[in-house]
Amino acid sequence: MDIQVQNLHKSYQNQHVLKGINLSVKTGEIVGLLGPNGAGKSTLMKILTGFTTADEGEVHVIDKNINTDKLNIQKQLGYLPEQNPLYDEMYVREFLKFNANIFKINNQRIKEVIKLTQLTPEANKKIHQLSKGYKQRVGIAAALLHDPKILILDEPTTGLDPNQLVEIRALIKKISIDKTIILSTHIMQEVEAICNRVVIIKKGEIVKDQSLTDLQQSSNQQIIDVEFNTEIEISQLKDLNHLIDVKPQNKNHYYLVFDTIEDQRSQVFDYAAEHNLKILNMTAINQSLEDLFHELTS
Ligand SMILES: Nc1ncnc2c1ncn2[C@@H]1O[C@H](COP(=O)(O)OP(=O)(O)OP(=O)(O)O)[C@@H](O)[C@H]1O
Repeated sequence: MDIQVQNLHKSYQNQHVLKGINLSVKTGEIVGLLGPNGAGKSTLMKILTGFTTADEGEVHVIDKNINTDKLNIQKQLGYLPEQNPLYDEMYVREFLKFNANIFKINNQRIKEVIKLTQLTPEANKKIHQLSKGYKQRVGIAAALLHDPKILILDEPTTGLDPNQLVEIRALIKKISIDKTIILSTHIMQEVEAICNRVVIIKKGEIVKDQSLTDLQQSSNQQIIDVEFNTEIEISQLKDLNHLIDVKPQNKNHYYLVFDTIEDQRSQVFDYAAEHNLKILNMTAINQSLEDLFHELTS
């Protein structure tokens, strides 16, 4: 296990920000930490990276305790904080060299990282001359210099235009091949584009922790809200394709839940005709990952 968090609590003054977080991240996982503003994502990331301490609970990164082995952990961990801390007056290459000195990294590695993050055309510019997307690349490059096993990226795409967003997502995907990554975001599409696991955090608590595939399967549902002219036997509905649940609302009124987002109304219509039922009302409701996120966090 690369990251193991047990019963983590953190308060700022009298605000209880993290309320008993438990999280285990395996090698190679790309975890999307998703939550609305103020949910506690950055605080959790700062604790994982040793930039702040928890009040209660345990954090182990690559089997080392963050409280007693912070420096060794930081050698294997790259961190892009939410406020990407760049020195505007430095040249890109100069800034990366400055960071490389901390870990005694040679020039060859700096060149490799500049190439990997596609910074070559901008490497001789001052940081303040760069676009937001390129500044983000510099932050990611700095986090990658010492070739860490784990990357913690706090909102790496916030504030980027749609093209930069696509480029940074592609870059994260590319560097994720041999890394364990936790990235935070407010955007479900971001998680769908990059991650293989979703952890949703709300008011300092984890309200969902699932693989992306499982979550997509469970959320890609269609609910047919149907009212017949008479009460029916629920067992009669068993032949409907893709039907996974029936939720009676009242006597003649049912929610039929299908594990697909293909429109199922014609199937229900045919079923009604075959069984001499009349449909008084029918509406299809699709549930997406986005809906699920709203449901869980609002
Ligand atoms: N240093 C601090 N001192 C006091 N309160 C803080 C501090 N850092 C964070 N908080 C508060 O803790 C709560 C959680 O903040 P945090 O930045 O962890 O949330 P977040 O999920 O990352 O939010 P966002 O998506 O807006 O960045 C917020 O209410 C915030 O105001």
